[in-house]
Amino acid sequence: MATVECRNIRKCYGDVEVIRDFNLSIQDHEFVVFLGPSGCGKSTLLRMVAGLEDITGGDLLIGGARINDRDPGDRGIAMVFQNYALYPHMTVRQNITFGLERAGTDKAEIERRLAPVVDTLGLAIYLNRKPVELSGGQQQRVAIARAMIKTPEVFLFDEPLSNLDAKLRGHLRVEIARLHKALKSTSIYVTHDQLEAMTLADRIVLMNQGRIEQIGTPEEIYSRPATLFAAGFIGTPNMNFMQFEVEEGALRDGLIHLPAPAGAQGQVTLGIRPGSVEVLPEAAEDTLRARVERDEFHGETRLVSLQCGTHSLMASVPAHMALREGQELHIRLPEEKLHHFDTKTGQRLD
Ligand SMILES: Nc1ncnc2c1ncn2[C@@H]1O[C@H](COP(=O)(O)OP(=O)(O)OP(=O)(O)O)[C@@H](O)[C@H]1O
Repeated sequence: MATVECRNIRKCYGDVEVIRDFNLSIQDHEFVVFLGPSGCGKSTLLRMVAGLEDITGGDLLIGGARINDRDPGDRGIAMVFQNYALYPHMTVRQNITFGLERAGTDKAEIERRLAPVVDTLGLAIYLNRKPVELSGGQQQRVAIARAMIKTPEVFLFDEPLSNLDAKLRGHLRVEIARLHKALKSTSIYVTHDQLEAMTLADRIVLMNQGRIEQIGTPEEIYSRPATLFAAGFIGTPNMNFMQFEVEEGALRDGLIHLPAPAGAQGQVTLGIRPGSVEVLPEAAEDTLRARVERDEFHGETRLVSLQCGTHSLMASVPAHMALREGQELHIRLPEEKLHHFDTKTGQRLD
C-alpha cells in the first residue's frame, strides 16, 4: 500500500519557515496535485517526500512507515523533474535502463521491463538516438520512462511539462493521465498551472505561503472556494470581486441591494465568475444597469468589461452577442452563483 502521510511537516531555511505545519493523507493510487503560485513551497514539499531535502519537523510516512531519515533510493519513489536531465552521451535505451543496471538488475529482467515502458510512451523508434536528436517532448518522455521502469510505489512529478510548448503540454498531460490509470501508482504532481491541476488531479492541494488554502476535488474548489485566495486563483477568466460594508443584514450601495449571508459583519467581498454574470438587452425587476467598457473576442465567447455603478466586472458571453464600447445594458447576478467572503479573514461565509 503506497499511502503517503504528512504529519505536522515543517521546513525552515535558517530562521525562515517556508512550510508550516503541513498535514495531508494521500491514499493508495491517488493522484494529488500541489498547486500554488511561485514560492508557495510546493517544490520544497515534494523534495522532502523524495528525500532531497531534510525535514525540519514532523513525520513523513510512506506505506505506513516513517521515512524521514531514509535514503531517497530506499523510499520506493521515482521522480520526474522539470529539466529532463538526461545523460547526453548515452542513447535513449541507456538513459532508461541505467538506473536498473547500476542497481545490478539482471539483463533479462531489464529487457522484460523495458518493452512495455517503451511501448506505452511511443519511444521504440528512438531507442538508439542520443538526447540531442530528440525534441523537448520526446526527451521528457524518456525521463518519464526512466522513472516508470523503476516500477515505483509513488511517482513524484516536479513541473514536468513547464519547459514544453502549449500543444505538447496538452498532449503529454493526456499521456500522464493515461499512464497513471495503467500503473495505478500513487502520484504527487507539482504545478503552478491550474489547467494541469484541474485535468489531472483526483484532489488538489492549493497552497499559499507555505500553508494549505484548500484541499478538494477540482469541482469542489471551483464551485465552493474556501477562501478569497482560492476563489481568485482557480478559474479563467478570474472571478469578479466587489467590496461591501454589511448594513442591516444587507450588502448595499447606490445600485446594488442584496441580502448578506447570515451572521456576516463588517466588510464582505462578493464574488461571481464572469460566466455567471447574465447580460440582458432589457431591464427587469432584478437587473442592474451597466456600461460596456471593452469587448474582447475570444472565439466561442466574448469577454466584456463592464462598469456597474462603482464596480468593474467582467462577463463572459456567447460570441454572437455583438456589443459596442459605451453601450448601456442590463445584467443579473443570480443569487445561487454568488460567493461571499469575509474581507478581513478571507474565509468563505456561506
Ligand atoms: N535552498 C534554499 N534556501 C533558502 N530558501 C529557499 C531555498 N529553497 C527554497 N527556498 C525558499 O522557500 C520558499 C519555497 O520555495 P519552493 O521552491 O518550494 O516554491 P515553489 O512553490 O515550488 O515555487 P516555484 O513554482 O517558483 O518553483 C521560497 O520562498 C524560496 O525562496
